[in-house]
Amino acid sequence: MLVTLVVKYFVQQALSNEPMPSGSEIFSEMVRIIIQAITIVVVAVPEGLPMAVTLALAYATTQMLKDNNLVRVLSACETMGNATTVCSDKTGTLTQNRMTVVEGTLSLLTFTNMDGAKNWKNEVKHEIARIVIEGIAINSSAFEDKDENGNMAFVGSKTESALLGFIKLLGESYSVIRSEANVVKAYPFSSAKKTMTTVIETPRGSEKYRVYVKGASEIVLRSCTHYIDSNGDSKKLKEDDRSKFDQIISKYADGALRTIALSYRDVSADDFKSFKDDEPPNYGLICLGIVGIQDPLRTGVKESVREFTKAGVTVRMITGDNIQTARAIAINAGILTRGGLAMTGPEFRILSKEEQIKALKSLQVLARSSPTDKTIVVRRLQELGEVVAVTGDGTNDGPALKMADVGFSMGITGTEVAKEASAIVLMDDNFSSILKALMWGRAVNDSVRKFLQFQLTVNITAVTLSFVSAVASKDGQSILSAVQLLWVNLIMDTLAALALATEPPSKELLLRQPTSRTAPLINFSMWKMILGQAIFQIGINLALLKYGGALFHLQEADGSTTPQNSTVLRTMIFNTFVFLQVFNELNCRRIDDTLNVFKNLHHNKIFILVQVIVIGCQYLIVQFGGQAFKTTPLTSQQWLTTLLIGSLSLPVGLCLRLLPAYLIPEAVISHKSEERQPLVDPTKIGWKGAIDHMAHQTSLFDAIRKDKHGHQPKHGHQPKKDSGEEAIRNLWKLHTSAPADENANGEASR
Ligand SMILES: Nc1ncnc2c1ncn2[C@@H]1O[C@H](COP(=O)(O)OP(=O)(O)OP(=O)(O)O)[C@@H](O)[C@H]1O
Ligand SMILES: [Ca+2]
Repeated sequence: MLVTLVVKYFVQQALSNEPMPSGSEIFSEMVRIIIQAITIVVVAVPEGLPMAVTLALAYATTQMLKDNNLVRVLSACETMGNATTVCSDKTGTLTQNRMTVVEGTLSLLTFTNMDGAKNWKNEVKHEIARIVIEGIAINSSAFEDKDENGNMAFVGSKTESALLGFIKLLGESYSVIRSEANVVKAYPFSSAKKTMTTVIETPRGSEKYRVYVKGASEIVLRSCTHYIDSNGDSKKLKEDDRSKFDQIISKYADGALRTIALSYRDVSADDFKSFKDDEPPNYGLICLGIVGIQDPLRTGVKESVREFTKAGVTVRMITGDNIQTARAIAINAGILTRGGLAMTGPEFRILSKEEQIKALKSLQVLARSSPTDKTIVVRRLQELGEVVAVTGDGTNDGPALKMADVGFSMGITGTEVAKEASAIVLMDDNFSSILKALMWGRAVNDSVRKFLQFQLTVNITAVTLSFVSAVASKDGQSILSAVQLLWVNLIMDTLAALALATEPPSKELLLRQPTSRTAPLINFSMWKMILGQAIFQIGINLALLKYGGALFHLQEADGSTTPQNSTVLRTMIFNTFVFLQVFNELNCRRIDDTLNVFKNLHHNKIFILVQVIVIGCQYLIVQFGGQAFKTTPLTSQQWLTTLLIGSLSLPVGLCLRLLPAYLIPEAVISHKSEERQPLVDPTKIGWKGAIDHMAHQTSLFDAIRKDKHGHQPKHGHQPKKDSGEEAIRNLWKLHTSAPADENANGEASR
């Protein structure tokens, strides 16, 4: 533009009949042209964008705090807006983490309430009752303490608190038992091993030491070789006894109870010496029984899961708990649906990468997962292009929370590790607050796009208009003066950012699908609005420039104008331009093609305030701007005229919204949908999932059969064998060989 204007100036001078202007005249003319060019550059550069992003984020984070979301990482809420999947742990996030023992089968005697448990204590051999109670009291790290209200409450692991509560109701004091015992070795509970082991000295016992093991029922049971029967006698654990225990576990787990197996073993001093420090001596154990612990769902979880589904976000449960327990709770929460896949961490872990990715598509529950499994799931999902939010409360969730795109931790019951690793802390521990974060995230993304749409329209219009009018006019003067352009720049950068980035979110945001990771920042309907509005605005301003004089009676009969009238016309065009922006800002409140741009306007006080300020300033500039702004006061009729022309922006916006996509060729604006393609078509998941599940089961069965008969699967027949089938074979080994090995060990130690 600079070059064009300079060339034009000299050509004009050369062609004119007047004498060449003096050097200083040329100089001041050049300065004017340069200033004009610089102003246009200032207008053209969208420097307001980073500010709009920061402002939107800052506004969102302060507002989110009111929704009990403490944002630790600012960018997290923007990321959350694109979240496509939420991986949640179960205990403490979906459930209340308020655990109570409600059922149990100890020494093969079943109880279904506390009275039943008391009866059991009275009926069973005294010695067995002692072992059970001592084991619970000693093999535990929870303790009783005063809570903030001064009431006695258990502190520490909730599972252990439930067990301590159980023996308390049986009339036992854990602290007395603990103080009398002499603990010689302790293997604390680990999320990876899912057991806890404590060894005590028993000077009066037949052997010198006793090992107590409690933990995930099927894992502890695998380490058991004996069990205590209803007479209180130790019996060898045969296959059919094992399946009896499996049935008990299944029964509790299907009722959404967490199952814990209690076991023990007496060992000699020699055996004790061979115990390693990092490997609990969990073999040859005697199973005392299984207890079922209830942990109710948090209120509102079910509704939130449903809302997430509506918003196109898949909720997956990745828990350390038993698969049946997890499945039962997932069904209650609406996470596990027909055809969805539920598998365990060990099963998942040994799959090849491709198979993991395949499984993930319909995976809804991953049970018995280790902290590493949680991270693998997150990584694989990310590899699939998903934006993953992870929620967790425990130390075992730390690595996954860190790896996630957005990590949520529980503010009240969460551990420090989880909070440190998370980007957002849920102050009220409420799963549904995550939904609010999703809503805010989407609002932030929308705000930035709204701002961008508005700003680009002004950019294109102002720059084109200045350039065309400057080149076309006799004296090389742009229709909008430099100072006017700077005011326009202020409206569109700072004030528009304030107005458009502070739009409070509405529930509607949760009714659409997430946008894909690769979606362009400016989508089809935004381009349509930007280009449409810009063409309209440029057209109307140029038309005013050309015909305005005649139209508003601002020129003489011969077509010439007085300097005063020409300033009036310029001021009117400037005013029209600003009002076009004011009304277009309303248009930009909606970046989808919905028609009502006024919806919820009254909710956004800042938007209204900004508009009032802009109109007020515009009034002052026009009426009193005078020399600086190169304006002149307008009559009320002229005001009304310019305002009406400005308001045309609204109907034009409406028409653009109604303009169907097929009328605009792909070459002009790409029609590419920005909606994320879901991993699986939800309409297909029902059948496909079920078929996959069957295929999985059959291959498992097949592998087991071959393994039992000592067959080596033929390599030529199954090219995929080494990844899939071998994995399954390994899995089988994992299930079968462990007890066999330990059997031998157990026998040896006896
Ligand atoms: N203190 C404990 N002692 C022994 N076993 C335990 C203890 N706490 C939990 N378990 C067993 O370990 C399993 C799960 O442990 P883990 O810590 O991995 O998951 P979680 O945090 O309880 O569940 P989630 O991952 O859903 O939050 C439980 O199902 C239970 O069987
Ligand atoms: Ca947890």
